[in-house]
Amino acid sequence: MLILDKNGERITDLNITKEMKDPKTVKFYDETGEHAVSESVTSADVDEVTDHAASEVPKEHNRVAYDKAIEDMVEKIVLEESSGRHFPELPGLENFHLLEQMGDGAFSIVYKAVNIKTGEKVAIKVIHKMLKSEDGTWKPSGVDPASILKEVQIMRRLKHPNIIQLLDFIQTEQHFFLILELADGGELFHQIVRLTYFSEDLSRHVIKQVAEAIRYLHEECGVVHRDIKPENLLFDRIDFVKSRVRRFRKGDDESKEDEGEFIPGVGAGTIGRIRLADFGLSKVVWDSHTKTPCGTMGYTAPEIVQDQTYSKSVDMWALGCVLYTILCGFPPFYDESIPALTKKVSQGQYTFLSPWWDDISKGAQDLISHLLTVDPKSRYDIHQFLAHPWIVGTEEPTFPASDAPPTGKPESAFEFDLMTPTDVQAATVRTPGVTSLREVFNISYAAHRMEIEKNRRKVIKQNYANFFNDLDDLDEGDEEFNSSNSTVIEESVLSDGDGGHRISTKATVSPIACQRKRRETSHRAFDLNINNSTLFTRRHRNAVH
Ligand SMILES: Nc1ncnc2c1ncn2[C@@H]1O[C@H](COP(=O)(O)OP(=O)(O)OP(=O)(O)O)[C@@H](O)[C@H]1O
Repeated sequence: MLILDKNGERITDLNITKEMKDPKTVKFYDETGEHAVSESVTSADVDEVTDHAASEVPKEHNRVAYDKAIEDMVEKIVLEESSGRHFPELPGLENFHLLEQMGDGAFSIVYKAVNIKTGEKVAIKVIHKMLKSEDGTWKPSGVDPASILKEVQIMRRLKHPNIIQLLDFIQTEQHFFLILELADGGELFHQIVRLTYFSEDLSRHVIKQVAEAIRYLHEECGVVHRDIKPENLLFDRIDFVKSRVRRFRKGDDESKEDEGEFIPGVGAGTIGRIRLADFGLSKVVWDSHTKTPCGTMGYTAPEIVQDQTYSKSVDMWALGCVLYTILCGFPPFYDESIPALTKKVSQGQYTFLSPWWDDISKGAQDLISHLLTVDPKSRYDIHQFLAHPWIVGTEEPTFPASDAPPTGKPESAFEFDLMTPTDVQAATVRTPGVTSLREVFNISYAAHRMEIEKNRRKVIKQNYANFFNDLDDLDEGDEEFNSSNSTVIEESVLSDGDGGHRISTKATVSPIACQRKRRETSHRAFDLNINNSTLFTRRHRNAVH
């Protein structure tokens, strides 16, 4: 049997990849190059091939057969996946067939698509340069081309298994197209909502991969991501394996979805490989070739060098927020009022709330406390994080950060009825509804970055009063923190008219943040509605002892 790649070259044992074993990616032919003979390839097949002279089969012939096979495959994918829906045919995307809309941002739509030349499935982020107004004329969409080109420039230098890779970039008169590797599972965010929380094994599996991506960015590329949150964590789907023994935590409800059996190195709950996406807010903090801080050639002030540490520490703080959230199902900082939420974030006011944290190990809680520590200088860096016993999986004792809240009490029995009204209220207030979980991350992120920036500027201002103005010029990536552009947070308290406790809050955010704001929220007030506190209500209804 002959196994050929798309160029008609023989595949040898050395270059067989997992993708090649997938019959959807590569087809295998008999010696004539005309008939597909095998659905998958094994080393035995390759051994058989080794003696075969590739020259026996004319290359051109193979190419034609290959193209025909790709055509058939694309046709099949399109039939199966686009289910009769038709998406616009966009000039510039002639090589792709759009299959499904996967997500959208303020100025962009992300589609799942198939490359009609190779049969490869990809994600395409379509960014509109122009938008059609009501009178039918085309107007600039408001997207800042420089910020798109910056995102592309950063993504081009990245190649890591836990980071979505940019495969191509196409620019036309009307659009920018980012052709990206596809993460077929979608956002981790939806899995938190579906499963309520993740087991410690699954949480470790997820967070370790996010941390590997951050280590690569911080240590090898000099890049800080600055927008790490569950909706920017995508994953490759794996098969679900039902749990042999269901384990419930205190506070669980019987309808809690089964996460399934955890398979070490593979995952659980359909969550396999994690991929970090969306580099729209990322920034290069040092040049990976010259190893010098960016934009600061000639300046050696320690404060400037420290700036890198501060920027990196923002990613570490976000890592802590994600770990907290996936372990218990609600975010560490939450309040219905944005100013109150901002205050909690800046003062690092969070708790390991009982009963939800009672069954979560002390190691996990200690690790989180080293990430959600207020002082960025004492916050764990990525190496400390990856070496922590909870991550490595050793039995070594762990200790909390100096400003850590008390850990959850493992010995406390879960008796919801015995909770005082204050306990219940505290729990309710910490469990945002599904839609607002996204907003809570966005707002607390903005609040944290502002706090870090404020402190950083304070230090610099003290030491270098004159130098400060020059610094503003150098800080081209930090537009959202310049005072004229800084985040304005205003709040209006509304009654929902039916006695419900509802607070609508309008958050006016900086141009960059605005640009990143999702379409669904850009035209309406920011709603945090405790009546939708799904996690709380679900757990309250049916506690399992
Ligand atoms: N490579 C991909 N594979 C699968 N889905 C993707 C991929 N890239 C993006 N998506 C989906 O599209 C959504 C929006 O993508 P992305 O965050 O890159 O766009 P954005 O315009 O920057 O959005 P935002 O305004 O939220 O920052 C993601 O949250 C995800 O659901």
